[in-house]
Amino acid sequence: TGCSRVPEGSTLERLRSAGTVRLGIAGEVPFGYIDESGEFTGEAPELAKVIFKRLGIANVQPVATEFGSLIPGLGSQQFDVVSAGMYINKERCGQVLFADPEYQMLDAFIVRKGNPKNLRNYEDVVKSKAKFATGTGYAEIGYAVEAGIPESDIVILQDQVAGLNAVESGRVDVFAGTALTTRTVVAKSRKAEVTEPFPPKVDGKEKVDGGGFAFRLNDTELRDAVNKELHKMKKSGELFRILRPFGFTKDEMTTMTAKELCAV
Ligand SMILES: CC1=N[C@H](C(=O)O)[C@@H](O)CN1
Repeated sequence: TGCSRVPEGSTLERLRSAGTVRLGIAGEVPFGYIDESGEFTGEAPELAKVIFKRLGIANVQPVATEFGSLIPGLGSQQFDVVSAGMYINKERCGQVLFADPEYQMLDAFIVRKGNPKNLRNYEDVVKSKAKFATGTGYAEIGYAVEAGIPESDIVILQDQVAGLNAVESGRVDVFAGTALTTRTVVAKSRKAEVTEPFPPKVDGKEKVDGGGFAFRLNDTELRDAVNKELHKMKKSGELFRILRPFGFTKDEMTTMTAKELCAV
């Protein structure tokens, strides 16, 4: 018919015969990034390297994009898996299929040294009318809106590095992200600090987030295969051994499931 042919077989079969899986990452240390030596790493890529090898796919290939383009990029076949530690939530579960979470996490704010506006959670931002920023496509946009920050007042930045710069320069008062991302990026800053981690509120209730790999909605076979390997690694302690060098603590390991997290 002249139409380009859809490759036959499941995604898992296709990846096995290609020997390569493409991973979508967002340049977020320590979740998924290219390091100073050009090496593709991060908690999710390192975990993916082990899991996909066990599934018979020897090579992983990074595809870097903005966090907000991960779900669209997955949908448009730019990569096969989102490998960025993406938080699992109700809205996203309508768009992608998540593996069970590999970690759990609270949020934190980047603020100027001394936290001059005393911002410790989203409610404080509302009360003080502080200038609030977060990253493109971040779940934190939803948390801010739920707390009462008008969406049109939210400054959307490319990533955590832009966030740190904006706080340091005084362009914004606060940048919200995962507790791990914010403490990692602030580590080298003399002008900014990070707040105590806190749980965001969803429908008025505190939520502990969990993040994991995301697949296209019809890639159930692939997702199930990844889950099976992940569960073995949780049980044996191998998962924590892979994540620990990236700054994860034992408390950030989780028994939550994607199913539970998709409900909120
Ligand atoms: C790992 C990560 N999680 C959050 C999210 O899933 O929206 C954002 O903070 C961006 N980075």
